[in-house]
Amino acid sequence: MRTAHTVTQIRAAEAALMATLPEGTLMERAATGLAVACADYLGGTYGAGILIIAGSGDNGGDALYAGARLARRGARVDAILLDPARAHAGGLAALRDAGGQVVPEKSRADAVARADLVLDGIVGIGGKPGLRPAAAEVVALVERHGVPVVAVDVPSGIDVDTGETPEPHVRATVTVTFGTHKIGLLVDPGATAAGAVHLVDIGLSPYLPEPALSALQAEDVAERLPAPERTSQKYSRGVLGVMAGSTQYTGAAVLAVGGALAGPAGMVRYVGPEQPANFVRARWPEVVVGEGRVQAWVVGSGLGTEPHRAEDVSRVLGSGLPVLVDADGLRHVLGRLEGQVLLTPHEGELARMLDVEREEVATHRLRSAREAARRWNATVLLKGATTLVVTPEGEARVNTTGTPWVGTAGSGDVLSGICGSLLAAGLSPLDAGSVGSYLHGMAGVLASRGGPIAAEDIARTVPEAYRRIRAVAT
Ligand SMILES: NC(=O)C1=CN([C@@H]2O[C@H](COP(=O)(O)OP(=O)(O)OC[C@H]3O[C@@H](n4cnc5c(N)ncnc54)[C@H](O)[C@@H]3O)[C@@H](O)[C@H]2O)[C@@H](O)CC1
Ligand SMILES: [K+]
Repeated sequence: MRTAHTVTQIRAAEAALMATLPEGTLMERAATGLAVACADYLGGTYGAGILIIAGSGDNGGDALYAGARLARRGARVDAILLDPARAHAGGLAALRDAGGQVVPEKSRADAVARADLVLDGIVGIGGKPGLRPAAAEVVALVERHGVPVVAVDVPSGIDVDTGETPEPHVRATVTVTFGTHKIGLLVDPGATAAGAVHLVDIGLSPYLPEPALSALQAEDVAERLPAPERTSQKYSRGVLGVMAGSTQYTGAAVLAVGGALAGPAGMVRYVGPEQPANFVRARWPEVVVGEGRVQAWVVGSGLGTEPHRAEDVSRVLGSGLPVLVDADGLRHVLGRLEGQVLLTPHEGELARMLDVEREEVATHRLRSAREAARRWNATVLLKGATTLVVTPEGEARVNTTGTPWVGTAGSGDVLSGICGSLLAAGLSPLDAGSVGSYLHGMAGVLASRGGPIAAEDIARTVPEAYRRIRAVAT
């Protein structure tokens, strides 16, 4: 499991760990890991031009100490000190001893122009979101010259505890983070600003409490993936009811059922109007059309807005069975819900539910998902490049698999089917949502291999993703 903690949790753990160690040990560990990661990125240090942007806190200290190591290994290291009088004294002395240079204010533009790599040591977990003008100016120069950036601990300027990114902020190629992941490195838009995240172990783990956010890894997914036993049959593996599609939107029915068939449940029933039912029958002969016993429901994709569909949604929600509500179905989710319910909105749908602008949800993803989970007393899966799954009790997971090619029409319909199948097979809404989005993202990557895909390709590739993940566990 990849886990992330809040700044308060990290500060407390660091204090406890530091009390057991000689002064400076943690910063030394951090700087060593950082220097190694930079050398890896550059493919060698000899002759490389490295520019440090150092703020006045320990984040700048990490960058300066790492710079000293890189200078000793043959790199040309320059440092821009944003507040020279308050720069980290130990780090600065080490850099100077190793032959590093402080860049005079008038030469900043030249220093940026000749850098192969920038180390962002402006602020770490002690920073406020956004950048002060002097920092923002240097960051703008770096962007103008297109120099790759390694962020120290976090990309400076992001909100570390939420992943929100009030401008300006650093956009990194790699973020080298210490001790544990920060929430803002896993949740968008912060996750996008962080680039590839590399975690350096500084010995913090034994002191860390329960994480504030986690991301399932292949082995965690493998543990949760249902698989039939020798004595299983279709009913014991779970039967999923899919209520999706309408005369207007027939494709949603076909795709949601396609996703459902790719999951672990033993059988799928389709309930809906004649026209989409005929398409479903023709495309998926294994599906039983019509009401009958099920263990879970998926309701919503392509239902349309006709008033009688509201009754369908409330009937399913009143069944006492686990229910996934998607897309148009979300319009009919009114009061507080009971039982095992998974709501799967995208940003626009969640904005409508919360009666706010879409932009508000896009910039405050975690907060919006938490708010909805509390308000409707249901687990909320907020779709996006980093999909979030949040329970009403506040447990939060983020999915990190996928490719931008997955953002294609009908992709959400397939996701609803996959997650519904996992619900029918007995997973909780939290597991069904997080395992389902992992599978969906991984299937998208496998199907795409860097090229465009259609939603059906995702459904078709889920069994391959399933096999590969199960192979991890054996
Ligand atoms: N505490 C520890 O045990 C360890 C801390 N480490 C490093 O220390 C960092 C935390 O250091 P600090 O607590 O000194 O804080 P930071 O270095 O993160 O930032 C605080 C400094 O930045 C300035 N600042 C705040 N917001 C700003 C903004 N928006 N724009 C420009 N400047 C701003 C403040 O005036 C203050 O001087 C971590 O992120 C990590 O890099 C590591 O060395 C590992 C060990
Ligand atoms: K930083």
